[in-house]
Amino acid sequence: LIRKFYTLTLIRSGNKVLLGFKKRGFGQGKWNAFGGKVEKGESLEEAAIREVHEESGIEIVGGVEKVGELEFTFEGESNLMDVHVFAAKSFKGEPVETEEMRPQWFPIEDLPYSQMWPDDYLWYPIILKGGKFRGAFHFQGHDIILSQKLEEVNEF
Ligand SMILES: CN1CCN(c2cc(NC3CC3)nc(N)n2)CC1
Repeated sequence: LIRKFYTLTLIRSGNKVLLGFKKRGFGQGKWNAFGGKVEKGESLEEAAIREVHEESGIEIVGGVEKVGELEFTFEGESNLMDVHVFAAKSFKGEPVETEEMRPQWFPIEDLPYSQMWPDDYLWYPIILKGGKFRGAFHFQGHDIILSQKLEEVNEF
């Protein structure tokens, strides 16, 4: 298995969460938080902040906090996606549509889970209540979870 690192960053303002509709590439057609690959020489936090700005125009000012770690494997495929999940401490600016993403604020009680990755409804609630988690999901294609582990953790 070839481990590749990614970031995913949640931006919350009061009772709303900022998601982006992925217009192309991996996860096209799904609503997701902002993220991408980690480039050589950058830290996970730097990568998270860069991806949020590239995909949404939002500038993270107060840094990001690590809230989760997710490992994804896919039946018959050799890649392991190691996704480091962050929450923005504070941010500035209005989200703008980019080539990658169309941003929209969603009330926490109304997240579009049916149009998000199938794992999301399992771990978003943990973040939204202020918790931290570690999970591993083994997928068949992009829609079916064959097996999963998910635990809350006290610290990273
Ligand atoms: C750069 N991206 C960030 C987001 N990411 C994923 C993956 C995911 N499930 C995995 C079955 C695909 N679930 C969420 N919510 N995000 C993949 C890599």
